[in-house]
Amino acid sequence: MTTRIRPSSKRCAVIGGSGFLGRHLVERLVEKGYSVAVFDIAQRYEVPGVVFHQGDLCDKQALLKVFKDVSLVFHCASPSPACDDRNLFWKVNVEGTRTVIQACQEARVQKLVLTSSASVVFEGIDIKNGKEDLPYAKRPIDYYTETKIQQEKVVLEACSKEKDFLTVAIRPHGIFGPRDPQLVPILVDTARKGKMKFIIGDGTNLVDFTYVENVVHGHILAAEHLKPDSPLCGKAYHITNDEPIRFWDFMSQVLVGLGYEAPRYHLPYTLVYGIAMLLWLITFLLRPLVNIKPTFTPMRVALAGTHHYYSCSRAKQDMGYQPVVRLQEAIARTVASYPHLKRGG
Ligand SMILES: NC(=O)C1=CN([C@@H]2O[C@H](COP(=O)(O)OP(=O)(O)OC[C@H]3O[C@@H](n4cnc5c(N)ncnc54)[C@H](OP(=O)(O)O)[C@@H]3O)[C@@H](O)[C@H]2O)C=CC1
Ligand SMILES: CC(C)=CCC[C@@H](C)[C@H]1CC[C@H]2C3=C(CC[C@]12C)[C@@]1(C)CCC(=O)C[C@@H]1CC3
Repeated sequence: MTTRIRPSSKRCAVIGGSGFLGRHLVERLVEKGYSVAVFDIAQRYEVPGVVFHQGDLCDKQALLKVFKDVSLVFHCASPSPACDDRNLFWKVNVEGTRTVIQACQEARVQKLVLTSSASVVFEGIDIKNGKEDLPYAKRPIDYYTETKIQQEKVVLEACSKEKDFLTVAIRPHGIFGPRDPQLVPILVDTARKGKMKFIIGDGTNLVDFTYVENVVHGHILAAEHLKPDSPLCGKAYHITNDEPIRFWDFMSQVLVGLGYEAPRYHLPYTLVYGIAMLLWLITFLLRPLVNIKPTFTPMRVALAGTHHYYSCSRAKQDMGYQPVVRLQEAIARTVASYPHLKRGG
């Protein structure tokens, strides 16, 4: 009989470790003394002591090689929401995540921490201080959200104390910070095209924007508190900055910080949402001929024009979560990290 010696609880793998969140997570884990392996479709940086494995998470054999001496896996890989490719989302987020679970179980990994999304409950209708017991969106607005729902279900259902395999899902919202390839770059690109003049709706809608270091902190706390007798097993946790802000105030602060004008003129929400739906339909019909990616998608308009902020009291209670960087400091650090996106820069 062969006895398998348990790998140290500080040996972990980060799937998606080359991405925005993944890289911040890797850097923090290294600072905290973890031994880290990165698994990603691309390698984009180097960190002393971190081993990179390039591969597709749909490939179980490739995962098994990485998981050999690992007790903890963070799964924060996903195709970008902007690609709007339904087949790719299903293949990676749903089928690929099933493969990750199988590989974890075969390699006797003990813990899996999934990066889910608070948007799994968002249908384009106001959410104020939403708790984790809200039902999943019955009519998700886009393919990305549809597959993030299935992904979270698959991971949470796999949690089994009998199999010595514990899972937890972290649901961040509106992650921002240095090196984010989405939020600030999209905003600046829109401003440079002269399209950031308008506020959708009355501009009072409150939203969570979460600094990346707080999201990382939530992931590591979850991993460290995930034990057979803890309440975290098989549960989802909102991780936010716990400081909801008006969507348009946040946008304006970032824009003004980078030297652009804040939006001023109001447009009715339903009108813009209707136009975004029409645009989406046209681009969908034209897709066999030409692949256009509109700036104004129904999901983006819904995010810009409704309330969507979430309670993280469950994370506070079960894992002692508190944001480590406050919102104003986070915005200042983020603005300072994009000198190349400054007006005239
Ligand atoms: N950013 C946000 O505001 C939010 C993000 N999330 C979730 O957080 C996670 C991380 O997001 P974020 O850091 O912003 O995203 P990124 O796109 O920056 O990072 C994801 C990484 O996963 C890689 N990847 C994609 N497909 C595969 C694959 N098949 N096999 C291996 N690696 C793959 C990507 O490579 P490539 O770039 O080449 O595709 C990328 O390096 C995602 O699960 C996302 O759904 C949740 C809520 C909010
Ligand atoms: C809170 C949250 C979940 C944010 C997610 C990040 C992105 C979805 C946003 C970052 C920049 C935003 C943005 C718009 C929509 C939402 C974002 C892409 C607009 C396209 C909304 C319509 C406009 O008037 C222009 C905006 C540019 C920036």
